[in-house]
Amino acid sequence: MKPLLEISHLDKQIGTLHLQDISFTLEPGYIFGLIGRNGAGKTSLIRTIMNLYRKDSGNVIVNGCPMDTMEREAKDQIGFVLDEFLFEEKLSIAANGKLFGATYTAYDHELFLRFCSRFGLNPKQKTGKLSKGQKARFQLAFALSHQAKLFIMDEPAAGLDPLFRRELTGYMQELVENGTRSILFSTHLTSDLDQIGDYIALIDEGRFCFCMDMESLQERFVLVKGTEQEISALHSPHILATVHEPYGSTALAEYPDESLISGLDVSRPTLAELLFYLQKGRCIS
Ligand SMILES: Nc1ncnc2c1ncn2[C@@H]1O[C@H](COP(=O)(O)OP(=O)(O)OP(=O)(O)O)[C@@H](O)[C@H]1O
Repeated sequence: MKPLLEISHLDKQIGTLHLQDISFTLEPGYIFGLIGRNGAGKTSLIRTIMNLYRKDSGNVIVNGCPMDTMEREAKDQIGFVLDEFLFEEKLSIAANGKLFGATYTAYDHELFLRFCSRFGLNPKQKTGKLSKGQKARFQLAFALSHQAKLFIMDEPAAGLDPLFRRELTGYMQELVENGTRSILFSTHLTSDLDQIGDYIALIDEGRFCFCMDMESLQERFVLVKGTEQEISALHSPHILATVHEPYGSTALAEYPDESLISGLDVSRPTLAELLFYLQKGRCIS
């Protein structure tokens, strides 16, 4: 099956940030999560993929359409929810739908209004007066109204109340369910990603530390718990970090040999734990 997104050797210098040699592909039917600390380059990468920042080198291809030579066709297939509000704040929700909808081949205004109603939005309200969460809902309604194949979302759940946040993860799963659409999204909410992510990339200082499917990630890293003595005795290049706390010690190990960890308490880290221990081990800044 043709990938919905193909990124190869993407490079971009933005101020002091250098997005460096970013490559990945996203097939239809999957959710790809992008994580990383504040300032790691998530928003910059998303903006570069969408050609809001012009890349220095590399390629972005959306459902077979190269961003360089078929930008309109490529953007036609992208539904976005961004941190920065790109719509006309002086106009109403409905007027924004019509205005920006005209730039998409398959925009359906009736469908947009139905989504607005489903998300509790009044189409007559000016977008400039919307709260952060309402702006996210508006963008989502619009993204869902022009038959986009690839959904790109920059921290879509930031500023959303817990109820709608839960609904949002439900919509995201619904979107990819029939195997024809995909989602690339950035988030700090690793628990959401633990639940719905199929692929995950960790970005740090503009580079991918890893980019892999969730299953491989779970095979790659383990947490090993024991007494301070037991954990201190683990000398191996497979040990990425050790943390000693009053109530016990923990090591993060990568592809550990069975012999190294036998007899110890071994578990799979959550994403939050993985980030914590990678940082402790100075694998990420
Ligand atoms: N327009 C710009 N001009 C100059 N530097 C920029 C610009 N945009 C981004 N940067 C640089 O890129 C860095 C990364 O910013 P970016 O917004 O991509 O991070 P992020 O991972 O999305 O962070 P956060 O989680 O806080 O949203 C910034 O710290 C800044 O140095």
